[in-house]
Amino acid sequence: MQGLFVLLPWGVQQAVDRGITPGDAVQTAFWAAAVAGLGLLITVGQIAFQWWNYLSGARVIKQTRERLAAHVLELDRAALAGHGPGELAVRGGRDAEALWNWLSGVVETVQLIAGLAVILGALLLLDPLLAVIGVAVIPLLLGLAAVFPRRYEAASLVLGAAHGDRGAAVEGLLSGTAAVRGVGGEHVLVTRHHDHSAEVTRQTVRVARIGTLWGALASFVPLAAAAAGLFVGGLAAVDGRLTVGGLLAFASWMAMLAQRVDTLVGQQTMRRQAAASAARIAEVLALAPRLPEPADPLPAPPAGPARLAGTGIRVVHGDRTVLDDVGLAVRSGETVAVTGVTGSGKTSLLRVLARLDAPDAGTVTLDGVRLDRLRRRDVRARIGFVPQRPVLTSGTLRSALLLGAELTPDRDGELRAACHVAAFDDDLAGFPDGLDTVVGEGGTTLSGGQVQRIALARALLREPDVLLLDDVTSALDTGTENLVLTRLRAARPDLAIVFAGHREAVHALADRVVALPAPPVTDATSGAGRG
Ligand SMILES: Nc1ncnc2c1ncn2[C@@H]1O[C@H](COP(=O)(O)OP(=O)(O)OP(=O)(O)O)[C@@H](O)[C@H]1O
Repeated sequence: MQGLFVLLPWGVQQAVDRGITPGDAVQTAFWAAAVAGLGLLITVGQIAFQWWNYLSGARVIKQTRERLAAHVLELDRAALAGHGPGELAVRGGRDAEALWNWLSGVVETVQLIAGLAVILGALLLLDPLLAVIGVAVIPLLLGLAAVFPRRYEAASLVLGAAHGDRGAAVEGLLSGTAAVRGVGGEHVLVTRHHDHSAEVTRQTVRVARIGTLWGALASFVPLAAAAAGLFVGGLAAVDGRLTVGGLLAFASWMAMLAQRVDTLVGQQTMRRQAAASAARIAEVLALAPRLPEPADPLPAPPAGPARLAGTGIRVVHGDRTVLDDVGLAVRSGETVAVTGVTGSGKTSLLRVLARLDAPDAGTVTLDGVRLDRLRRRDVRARIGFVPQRPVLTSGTLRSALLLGAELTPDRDGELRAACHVAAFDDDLAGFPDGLDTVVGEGGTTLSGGQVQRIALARALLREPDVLLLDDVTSALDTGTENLVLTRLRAARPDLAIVFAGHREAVHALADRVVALPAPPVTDATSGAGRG
C-alpha cells in the first residue's frame, strides 16, 4: 500500500505531462480518473490496515494488563513491599498505554521505511542530482537521532517515576483523607499530592522540551532539502532536462519524505518511551512471591474436621525477632485465644498460620501436612483469615460478601445466614436496599464494627475448616461481641478457631489461651535518653 502511495506523485507527473494535451479531453479525463482510482485504492487499504492495527494492538494491551494483574495477585506482601497501589496502577495503565502507542505503529514503521526506499528510487530515476539531495537528508537525521533519544529516554524515565509517585500520593489522598481528617492532617496529604503533581508537570515540560526540539530539527532538515531540490529541479526544468510534471512529482516526493521522516522520528520517540515502560512492566513481572507455589505439591487433606499446628515458629522483622519458638495447636471444635500486649506478634503469628507469610523458622501443618507443601488455593479453601483491619471492595453488600465466591443470586439465603452468625442481620434489615446497598470504596460508608462483621460473614461463606480471627471484635460493644462468639460456635461447632485479641469475652470462651511474651523494651520504646 505504501508502494501505491508513493507512486501517487508519479501518477500526477504522468497526468500533467501526458494528460494535459490540447484538444484531447478524453486523455485528461483518463489520467485524472487514474489518479482518483489510485487515491481510492489507497484509502480503502488505509482503512483496512488501521482497523487491523487497532484490533491487534488492543488485543496485545489487554493481554499485557491481564498478565500484570494476574501476576500482582500472585505476589505476597513481602514481594510487593516498596510498590504502592498507585504506582502499580500507573504501570498497568500509563505504561501499558505507552506500549500500545508504539505497538500500533510498528507495522507502519516498516511500511514507512519501505516507502522511503521507494521514494529514493523514484528520485534516482527522475534525476540523480535530486536523488543525492534526498539521500543527503538521511545522515543528518541519523545524527539527530543519535543525540536526542538518549536524552529523551533519561527524561522519560524520570517522568515515569514522577507519575508513579503521584499515583501513590493520589491513592494516599483518597484512602487516607477520612483517616487523617480527625487529626486535621488533610493538608499534609494535599500538600504531598500537590508537590508530586508539580514534579510531574516539571518533568513533563522537560520531556516536551527535548521532544519538541528533536521533532522540530527533524522536520526542518528535509524541508531545507526540499527547498534546495526545488532550486536545482527548477534550473533543470528551465534547461528542459526535467518536465513540469517531474518537478511536481519531486516536490511531492520531498514533502512525503519529510512527512515520513517526521513520523519515523515520532515513532522513535514512542519506541523509547515504550522501552522505558516495558522495562517498568518487566520489573513487576520479574517480582517473585516470597511464598511461591510448592514445586512438588502434596494432595490437599480432605475437607472436614481439621487440626492446625504451628511448632517452633520464629518471625523476624528487620533486626527484631518478634516471635521465637512459639507453638500453637487447634483442632476441630476448639477455640484458642492468642493474647499479648500490642506489638507482641499476634498478627504475625496468625499470618504465618494462614500461610500469608512464611516463618523464619518452624513449621505449620494442616492435618499433619506442611502448609508449604500445599497449593495456595488448597490452603485458602481450608483456612480462613479475617484481618484486624478488613478492606471491602466498592460495590453492593452482596458483592462484598461474595468476594471470591460464586456470584449467583440464589445464594442470598446463605448470605443472610452468614450475616446472622456475624450479628450483622439487624444492620442488614436496617438498610433500605438490603444486600443491594452500595458500600463506598473500602467500605467507608460503614462503621468499623460493621466492616468487621461483614468480613467475618465473608470468611464464613467460604466454609473454612479453620478460622483465624485477628481481633475482629475490637470495634464491637461487649453485647454484640458475645452475640457473635455464641452464634459462631453454635453455627459451626466443628470449626477450629484461633482468635487473637485482648478481649475478656474471647478469653472466657476459649479452650486454651496462648500468651505471647511482651516485646523486649528498647531505648526507643522505654523513652530512655529522652528529655
Ligand atoms: N511486615 C512487617 N515489617 C516490619 N515489621 C513488622 C511487620 N509486621 C509487623 N511488624 C512489627 O512486628 C511487631 C509485631 O507486630 P504484630 O502486628 O504482629 O503485633 P500484634 O501483637 O498483632 O500488635 P497489635 O496488638 O497492636 O495488633 C511490631 O513491632 C510491628 O511493628
